[in-house]
Amino acid sequence: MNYIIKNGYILDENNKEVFVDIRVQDGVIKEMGTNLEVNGENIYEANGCLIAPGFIDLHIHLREPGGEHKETIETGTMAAAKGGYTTVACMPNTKPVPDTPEQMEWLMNRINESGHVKVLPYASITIGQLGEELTNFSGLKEKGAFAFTDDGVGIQTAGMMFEAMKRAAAINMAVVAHCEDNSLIYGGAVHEGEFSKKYGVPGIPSVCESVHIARDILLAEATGCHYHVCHISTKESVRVVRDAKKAGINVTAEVTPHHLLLCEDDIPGIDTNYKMNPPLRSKEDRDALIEGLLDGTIDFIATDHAPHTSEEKGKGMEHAPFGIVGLETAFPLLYTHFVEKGIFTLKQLIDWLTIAPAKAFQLTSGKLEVGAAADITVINLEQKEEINHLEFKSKGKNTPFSGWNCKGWPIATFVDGKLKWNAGGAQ
Ligand SMILES: NC(=O)N[C@@H](CC(=O)O)C(=O)O
Ligand SMILES: [Zn+2]
Ligand SMILES: [Zn+2]
Repeated sequence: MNYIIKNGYILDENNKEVFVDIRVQDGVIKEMGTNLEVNGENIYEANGCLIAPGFIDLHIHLREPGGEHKETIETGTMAAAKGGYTTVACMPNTKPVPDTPEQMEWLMNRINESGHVKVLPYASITIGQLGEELTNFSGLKEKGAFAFTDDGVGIQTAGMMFEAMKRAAAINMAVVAHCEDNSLIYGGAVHEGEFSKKYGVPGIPSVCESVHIARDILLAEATGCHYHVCHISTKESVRVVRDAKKAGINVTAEVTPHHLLLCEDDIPGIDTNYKMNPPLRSKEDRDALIEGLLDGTIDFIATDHAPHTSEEKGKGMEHAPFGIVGLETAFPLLYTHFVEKGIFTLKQLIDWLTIAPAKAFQLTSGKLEVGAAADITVINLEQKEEINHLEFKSKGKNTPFSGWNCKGWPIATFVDGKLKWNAGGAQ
């Protein structure tokens, strides 16, 4: 089906509104201009809303195979479409892990069968994410692996990471790292700081993350590998990434909406919707993340959408799994708390959700231009709504943001020119 998206505006390089119609034909953007003539296309009436490139989230958990009670490719990508995302990259901490070309082929087939948006699957760095034996990198790449990561656990030895980076660099693939040194976790469930002291919950110190990043940056320098830091959370981590970039090392980093929005002071008490890995850290850490994003040390925003059932999350602060969902709340939360307050411009926020992740990983998506795939998100910046976890398309309802009032909601999402989410209204 072909569309003309009418009466919406895009943002130009200077954060200025430019009203354009967009002609979408055979999955690509065919024409952009004013008052486009309708030649039998369906009209999508954008009613003065913002038209942005489809969002890209390079860190989500879809749980399939093996965790279908938490999420499936179908439900997770529906949540993505609702949140304005047209491309997501799914983590390999599933059962089984995509650690062989056969498993990757199976996963690709499932994605093609049931994904509502584009899904880029990560392959694991080590067999079973056990940290003992490297996977077949070139075989996995051949079957469609997007990059390599053992997200959920850190790579414990420098030797394993060194070998992984050498192999990845040789085939021009990235190593994407969950940075956590097991000898520094101390059974922690939250950040080691004010909250852990007050409530007597075991804490994870900042060095648990930052020592891995420092180590890996030196390994990236030695191998030339593209090294990407997942969910960066501490001020020391930001500093070492900043220094590495200055030194010309090929490192990129992502930050989650929750680490930008919350710190340990915001945890209201024993509530597992505030338990995630890495944990919410101190206010100074949070400020350093915002500064790092603004000065380019941190490249883009990724949600780390990590669905769990309420039963699992009901096991108490020490035993509940780490993680919160994020796909359906990222844009309204960031728009309301950073753009409306003048901390980020709208252009910056959109870029960190689109062109910036695309650039970091050499994807062709992330921009609106003639000839590009018609991955498009329409956003009503005036719409005000309370976040209600019960309305999520995701199976995961685990969020600390339920009840928050937000402005700026994605209302339609086109993937390759197909309308995959439509909040209703004129069309
Ligand atoms: N972030 C989390 O708290 N949890 C993730 C794992 C991960 O991203 O490390 C999960 O798989 O649940
Ligand atoms: Zn992780
Ligand atoms: Zn993750």
